[in-house]
Amino acid sequence: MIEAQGLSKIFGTFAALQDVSFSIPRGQVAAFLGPNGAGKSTALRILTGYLTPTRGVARIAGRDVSRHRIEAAARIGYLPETVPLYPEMTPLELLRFFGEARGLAKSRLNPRIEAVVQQCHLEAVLEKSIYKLSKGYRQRLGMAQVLLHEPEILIMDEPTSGLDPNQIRDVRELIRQLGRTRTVLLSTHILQEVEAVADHVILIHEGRIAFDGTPAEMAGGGSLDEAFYRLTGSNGQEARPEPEDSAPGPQGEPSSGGEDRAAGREPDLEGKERGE
Ligand SMILES: Nc1ncnc2c1ncn2[C@@H]1O[C@H](COP(=O)(O)OP(=O)(O)OP(=O)(O)O)[C@@H](O)[C@H]1O
Repeated sequence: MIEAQGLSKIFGTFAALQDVSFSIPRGQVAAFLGPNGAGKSTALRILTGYLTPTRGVARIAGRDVSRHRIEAAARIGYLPETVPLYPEMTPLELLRFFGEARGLAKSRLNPRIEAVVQQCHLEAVLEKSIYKLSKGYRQRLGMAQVLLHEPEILIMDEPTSGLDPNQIRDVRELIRQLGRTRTVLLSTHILQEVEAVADHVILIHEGRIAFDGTPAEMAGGGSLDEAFYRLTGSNGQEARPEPEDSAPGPQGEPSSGGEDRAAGREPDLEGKERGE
């Protein structure tokens, strides 16, 4: 249902993704796992047609996303890391607005709004201005918005980022429910999230696939935590907290690829620290 074949994305001279291939069959909940800066969002943005790959092909239901973007968009509900909402609107107005923008017929729009409001438990805040909503409610509203047109594929970038433990629980439960009838791909760097929701895990590290299989296969009889460290932590300080007595970098802080880019320089491609 979702397929990446030899995907690479080069920003300037920096390779954010290198020869990434995987395939997610219909009806699976797959987690795209990796440390900060691994390339997860870049891959999701390519799969949803928001970025063009430098090389390779992203396919949704067998069709090349770059060439059939509108068709792919009709099948996908994409929730980016920062949920795009209009703060002055109420959730009801927003859902109506996006439903109309999606071209939902009037006769279908109201029942669909009712259904997603129920599914995402938004009843209590329907008439409140969005800027007054908690992060958890905003996240659920974002989900409701992407579910309006009943997409068969849901792609979510760190859907529980910044939520409190109760909100995380609610959103994970919602993801599990959605996964019963849809194909879901979500990105995360949280191992408990993988354990809680995923049938399939694709681990990405420094722009390459480091593991592709079930969470149990990845854990290999041990813990996911150990496996994650083994597969990504050998040279990445972001994959595990620094030991307390570790020496600081030359400027007293770890160097950062993000700073290089902010200063208009490209980070060392062979460098160890490409995170933000
Ligand atoms: N438009 C861009 N121009 C230059 N570099 C970019 C651009 N977008 C992403 N990158 C870099 O590509 C690398 C991968 O970024 P990406 O956002 O895909 O990582 P991620 O795995 O989603 O990270 P996180 O978990 O922190 O969100 C990072 O080093 C990032 O700084």
